[in-house]
Amino acid sequence: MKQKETLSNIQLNGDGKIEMIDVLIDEMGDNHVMTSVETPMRTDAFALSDDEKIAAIEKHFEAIMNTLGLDLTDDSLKGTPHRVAKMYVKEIFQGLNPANMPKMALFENKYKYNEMLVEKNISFYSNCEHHFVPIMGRAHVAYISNGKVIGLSKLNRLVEYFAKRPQVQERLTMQIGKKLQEVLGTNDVAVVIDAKHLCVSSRGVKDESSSTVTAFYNGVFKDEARKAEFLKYLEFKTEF
Ligand SMILES: Nc1nc2c(ncn2[C@@H]2O[C@H](COP(=O)(O)OP(=O)(O)OP(=O)(O)O)[C@@H](O)[C@H]2O)c(=O)[nH]1
Ligand SMILES: [Zn+2]
Repeated sequence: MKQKETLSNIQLNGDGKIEMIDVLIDEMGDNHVMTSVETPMRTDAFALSDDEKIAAIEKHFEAIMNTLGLDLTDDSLKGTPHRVAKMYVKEIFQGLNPANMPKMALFENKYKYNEMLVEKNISFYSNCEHHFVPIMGRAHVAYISNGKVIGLSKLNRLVEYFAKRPQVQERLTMQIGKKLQEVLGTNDVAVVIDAKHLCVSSRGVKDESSSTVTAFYNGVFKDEARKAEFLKYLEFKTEF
């Protein structure tokens, strides 16, 4: 993208909040939201309803299939453009829409539990934004309460929400970490993700055995002892 103009400090209503962002306007006059951990989205990303998006994507996917020479009158293929469109908008990319952000149940830390809480082995599926093929992995999330505790399932739901976008693993990791900091009102958050990218294993270099590890450590988790404690918990092998 060739940048033509940058507008700073534009306010957007993201997750129900007003955010300060930068918007780049390219040579074609298209707007691109640019913040470091934000998914790059056009400012008119939600001008179309979900149903309108499904109808448009269906047409585009039909064109792809036609171009590949597939016979769209075939009984098994004819519903595919609609299936793919519905899957994109309502399932695998539904996390693009802030309206689908899960509700965060927060409670008072009345037990004064001041050690770390680790939610580990959160399995997720995402899709690589470079090839649009799956990423599958496990996220491990930890925080230390600053007065609030969060419903456990909300940690899983938050991972799922950000995973349901075209992603790179670095950004996915940071989006989860930063949102948790915001929700919990603390910097003391850690996220580790170990994931397999099908763009690396099923095509391209075709490496079946490698996986990718990314980490977000902030607040007390920058301390080596805390980090080591967190990583030690990830090694526990408990059969349930
Ligand atoms: N940093 C990062 N890279 C990723 C991620 N997912 C996929 N990639 C890489 O994105 C790169 C895209 O490289 P390109 O050379 O443009 O694409 P390509 O020709 O399909 O490359 P190959 O995958 O090597 O065949 C590849 O190296 C992918 O492995 C991710 O989450 N993070
Ligand atoms: Zn890829």
